Amino acid sequence: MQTRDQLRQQSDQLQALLGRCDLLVSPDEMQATYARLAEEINRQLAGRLPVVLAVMNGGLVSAGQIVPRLTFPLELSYLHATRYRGATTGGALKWLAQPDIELAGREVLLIDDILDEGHTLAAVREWCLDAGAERVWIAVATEKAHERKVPDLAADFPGIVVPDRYIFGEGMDYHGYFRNLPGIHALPEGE
Ligand SMILES: O=P(O)(O)OC[C@H]1O[C@H](OP(=O)(O)OP(=O)(O)O)[C@H](O)[C@@H]1O
Ligand SMILES: Nc1nc2[nH]cnc2c(=O)[nH]1
Repeated sequence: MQTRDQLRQQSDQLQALLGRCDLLVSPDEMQATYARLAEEINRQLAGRLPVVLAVMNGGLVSAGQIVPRLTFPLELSYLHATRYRGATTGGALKWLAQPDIELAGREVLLIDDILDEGHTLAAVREWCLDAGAERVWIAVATEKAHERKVPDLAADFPGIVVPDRYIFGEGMDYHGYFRNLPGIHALPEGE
């Protein structure tokens, strides 16, 4: 257990680190991105009574920004799945919480913070289809610019393109912290 002094020191160190980080996307640009995504989703999914699922943890913030801008009836819940990143387990999903809504016959909209290599969303989409979902749509707040994406996975509602760096803010973490930051940040290059 960390003492109160250790927690304060850690908080100060994180604050100092943040002062040296690069702001890649401003809070205003992110708000504009959420508004654009919601507009596109409203146009496409109105009248289909979709099940909207936030992909925890990161998707919590993007879903919290997008869902209140949706103007049609929908059901809202979440799932919590993360990728085993060890070499032996490949892209398999580790489930921490499965959706509590029956997906059979439903259109499902997954909302996440980032499409990086796409393994997480590809596996979650597969799981939803196996559970009987009629169709799975994907909305992401950000998408990383690189050529390492899994084949056959593209966001139906793509967010803002970010450079191929480790980023945080808007739901994304740096060692568990900074998910609450508005805007997209990155460590100084080379750190
Ligand atoms: O496209 P990929 O390369 O699969 O990476 C993207 C995924 O990684 C992060 O989740 P993570 O499993 O790290 O958990 P978190 O949401 O709790 O941060 C993020 O929220 C995406 O779900
Ligand atoms: N926080 C964070 N999580 C990720 N998951 C996949 N890519 C990233 C990234 O750049 N930052």
